[in-house]
Amino acid sequence: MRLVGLTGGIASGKSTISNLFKSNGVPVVDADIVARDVVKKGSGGWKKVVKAFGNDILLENGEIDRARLGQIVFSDPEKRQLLNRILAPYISSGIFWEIAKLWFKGAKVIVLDIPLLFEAKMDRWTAPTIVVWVDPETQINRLMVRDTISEEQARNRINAQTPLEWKKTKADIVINNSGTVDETKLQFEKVLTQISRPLSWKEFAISRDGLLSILISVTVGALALQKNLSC
Ligand SMILES: CC(C)(COP(=O)(O)OP(=O)(O)OC[C@H]1O[C@@H](n2cnc3c(N)ncnc32)[C@H](O)[C@@H]1O)[C@@H](O)C(=O)NCCC(=O)NCCS
Ligand SMILES: Nc1ncnc2c1ncn2[C@@H]1O[C@H](COP(=O)(O)OP(=O)(O)OP(=O)(O)O)[C@@H](O)[C@H]1O
Repeated sequence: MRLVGLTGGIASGKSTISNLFKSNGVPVVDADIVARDVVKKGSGGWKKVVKAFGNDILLENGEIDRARLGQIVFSDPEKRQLLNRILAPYISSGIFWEIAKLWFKGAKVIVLDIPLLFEAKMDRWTAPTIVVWVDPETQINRLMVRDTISEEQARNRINAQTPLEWKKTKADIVINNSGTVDETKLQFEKVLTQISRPLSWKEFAISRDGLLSILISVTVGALALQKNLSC
């Protein structure tokens, strides 16, 4: 099994690339979706977040007001660290179970779309790691338009993240998403070819089919040995 890392900055285009992977049949684990699931009303994550941030961050229906919590944590590093500390174990185990489900289905290549891939040191498990890069001006503009937020709010969110330039230096593959969607798609096609190459022996060994092959070989070998010894 090959775990491909996909990361970048806020609004750099990770979802755009992960949608391209999905439409080409490559399964994607989306950490933002996992992060939403683990704070659903009544869950363990929800209880801890409400305990730490108070009832003010709740909507009338009891769900977390994400816009409100976002305003708090993206303008205060200590509160952001607190939220990260609370949610990190829930998000990691959520990601693990998503990978496990895909492994059982026999997936050979899985893309992990994780905004905090490097920060959480999950890049240890991914090869190659793709960084979706965008130039700073385009990033601010796209973020303001998509989330209908002010320039100041957009800057707060971007400054709350590890610099995209640093992430770029850690990448095996960089997709420059500053141009048109068609220009990005051209780069994506090359990346798709690269990640779809045959699995190495190591990657095959940790896939479901690889593990089954090993188990069958060992069982057949043991039976053959037993038969020879008993003759
Ligand atoms: C603060 C929250 C409530 C804001 O919710 P909102 O719906 O507005 O944004 P959403 O979850 O869609 O995230 C949008 C983007 O913000 C960035 N982002 C989210 N959390 C963080 C964080 N803790 N640090 C830096 N950037 C972050 C990512 O680029 C992400 O793709 C939410 O992002 C959250 O719960 N964050 C903490 C969980 C987390 O670490 N998520 C990232 C998964 S690795
Ligand atoms: N090449 C492009 N040209 C024009 N618009 C784009 C391009 N790529 C992405 N966008 C737009 O920019 C915005 C951000 O892209 P996207 O949602 O894919 O980023 P993201 O990295 O997943 O964001 P987040 O970190 O918030 O989850 C979206 O509104 C998307 O439609």
